[in-house]
Parts: sequence; C-alpha cells; structure tokens
Amino acid sequence: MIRAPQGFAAIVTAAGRGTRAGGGQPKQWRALKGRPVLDHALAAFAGFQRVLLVVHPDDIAEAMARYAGPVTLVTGGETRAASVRAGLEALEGQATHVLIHDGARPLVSDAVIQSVIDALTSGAKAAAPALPISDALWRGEAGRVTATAPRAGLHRAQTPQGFRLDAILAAHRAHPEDAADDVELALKAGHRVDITPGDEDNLKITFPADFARAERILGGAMDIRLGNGYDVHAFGPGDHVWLCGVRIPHEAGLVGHSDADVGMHALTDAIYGALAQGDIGRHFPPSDPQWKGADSAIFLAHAADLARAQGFRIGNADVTLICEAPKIGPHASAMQDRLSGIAGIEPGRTSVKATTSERLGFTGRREGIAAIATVTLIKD
Ligand SMILES: Nc1ccn([C@@H]2O[C@H](COP(=O)(O)OP(=O)(O)OP(=O)(O)O)[C@@H](O)[C@H]2O)c(=O)n1
Ligand SMILES: C[C@](O)(CO)[C@H](O)COP(=O)(O)O
Repeated sequence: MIRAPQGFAAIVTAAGRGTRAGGGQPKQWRALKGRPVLDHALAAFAGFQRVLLVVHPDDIAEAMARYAGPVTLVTGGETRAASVRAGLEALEGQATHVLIHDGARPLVSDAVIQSVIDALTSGAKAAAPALPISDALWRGEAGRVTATAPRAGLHRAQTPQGFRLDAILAAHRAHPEDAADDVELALKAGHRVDITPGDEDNLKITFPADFARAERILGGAMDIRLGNGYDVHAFGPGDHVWLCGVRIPHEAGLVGHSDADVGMHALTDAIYGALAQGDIGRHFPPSDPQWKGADSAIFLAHAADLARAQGFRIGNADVTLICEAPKIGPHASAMQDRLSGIAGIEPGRTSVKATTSERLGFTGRREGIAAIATVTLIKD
C-alpha cells in the first residue's frame, strides 16, 4: 500500500452511469472477483489520509453503507468534470495535492500511484500516467479506413492524475465546461503536465468485455499474507479477566493500559503484521490517555478495517492462550464467535485454544497470561 505524504488527498470519481458497459447496474458497483469494482479502486488509496468518493445521488445510501468512515462522500454532477469539481470544492483548503482517479479503474498499481506522487513531491504542479500508442492509427467511417494518422508523440491517458490542489481547483473554476479529463483543464489553464509511467493493466472498465479482461488480470494476482502476534499481560488485583472479548470471573485481573485482553491484542498484532503496519502501540499509543481502560474490540476492529480497506479478507485466525488458569475450554466457543464478529471473519474460520506451560516459566507460576495468534489475509 502507498503511504501518501502529508497533505496528499485522493478523489475517486464514481458518479457515472456506465452506459457503455451495460449490465443493468453502473459498472463501478458490479462485482469484480466478488467485490464491487469500486472496492478495488478505493483499496489502492487506503494509505491516503483523506479520500473523497464522488457518487451519483441514487447511490448515496449504498455508498454510505459500504464506505462511510474511511472515505468522505460527495454527490457528483452530470459530467465527469462536474463530479471532479464537486470533489475539489469539498476538498478546498484541506490538502496541498490531490490525485484524481476513475472509480472505474480498479487495477491501478502502487507503482503508477507512486510515480505521480514522486513527480509532485519533486515540484511538478501536475503529473499523470500515460502509455505511448503502439498501434497504427486510422480514421474509419462506415466500416472502412478513410485515412491514417501519425501516432508519434501520442499517448493514452490514465488516472490517477495528480495536481497541486489550488492549481486544479482554479483550472476547474475557470473552465466549467466538460473535458475528457483533468489534464485537459490543467493545460487550458496554462499548466505544464508531466507524464509518468502508465500500466497496461490500469484499464478503465468501459465496455462489457473489459470485465472479463480485468478478471483475467486479477486472476494472476492473488495476494496471501501471513501474520503473527504475541502478547503478555501480568496478573494484578481484580476479580475477572477479559480474554478474546469474553469476561471471565477469576481470582485476579490482568494489568494493562487498556482492558488487557491479551488474546485480542495478539490477534490484532497478527493482522497489523500481515499488513506490515506495525503493531497496536503504533496505532493506539499506550501514552495516550484516551485508550486507558479501552475495550480492545476497538483495536481489533481497526486492524480488520485496515485490512478490508486494502482489499484483504481474513482467511482464518488462530489464537492460543497460554495460562494455568482460568480454564479456557468452557469459553472457547464464545471467544471464537466474539472475535469473528468483531473482525468480520466468516464463522468456522476463527480458532481459540489454550495450553498450560506445565507450571514452567512466568505463565506456569501464574504471574500472567501469554497469547500467540496467527492470521491469513487474502486478496483475490
Ligand atoms: N457524471 C459523471 C461521469 C463519470 N464519472 C466517473 O468518471 C469515471 C470515468 O468515466 P466513464 O468511464 O466515462 O464512466 P461513465 O460515465 O459511468 O460511463 P459511460 O460514459 O459509459 O456512461 C468513472 O469512474 C465514472 O463513474 C463521474 O464521476 N461523474
Ligand atoms: C479520465 C480518463 O479516464 C483518462 O483516460 C478518460 O478521459 C475518461 O474518459 P471517459 O470519456 O469519461 O470515458
């Protein structure tokens, strides 16, 4: 995942009706490998602090249900340019740079996005990906060639197209007419636009056959991640412990800044680990008083949301609690249900088990509880 620099925002346009793609439903909402096209496009921008999604008024409820939280929703206009303008107006003063991407381009790669960011951070006012034309160009009419056209210097434009926010907003305001893309308006406003490398796979779903092509490309790109997590909490005063989201009466409590749910922490760290996103401490610093006594479900839900935002589902989770007491067996099923519910894992794919350490070590001496967790994340 691209971690965008401070001040960089993304606008994803999804207010079109996809008339050329057919299918009885706007293309961005149709399934591609089991998830809406738009899910794939948004996942590419999950590392941006601010993402605006521009949707058709008819789709607001659906978009709210799926995306509210990680993204800000904006209602689009009659044309692509009007939709982008709506996003830009909503973003005014809240970012220095913006990358504008078609929600209908679900296969944009990190490399394409990074090249646009690099051009902008190196000082370009505008930069966008494109591919040089490699086929001969003809004019045609009524099924026959009427002329050939020189292709030298011609490029096929892609998105995301990146700009200084003030420059592209001013360009849109100065040229409220429709345009093929935002580069066209930037040029009209007199800005230089740098070309960055495009990618053949970064197709815009436009015609019915593009779905099959996108599925084929995605078919070869399954991403499976494995993550592990380990945590320990010491026993202290108290009459219950929280383990994997279940309250268990006990002769002692567990000491921690949050609710000290050692099992949930290990699983949360396993997810962050699989995403290469550090650990709980990075996302919820123990020095921050707001997490004092916090319900650890907040941490697990955050990690699972982060995975989903990057296009992953949790394939399975396996948690082992290491303690002499309390007895875990009677609670294991409730723990599995609770973890599955919080993390959005399909039933039957979460395991909670326990072992003693044969009275050896700190767990054997009943000084605390340890937990290890393993998780798989799958993007298919
Ligand atoms: N009024 C519009 C029109 C288009 N778009 C978005 O701009 C991108 C590129 O547009 P295009 O491929 O032309 O999409 P549609 O307009 O939906 O397609 P069609 O022209 O076939 O109806 C798409 O993500 C589309 O949702 C938009 O946000 N608002
Ligand atoms: C923005 C764009 O995807 C760049 O290639 C393209 O211009 C969109 O064109 P459309 O006419 O809206 O399909």
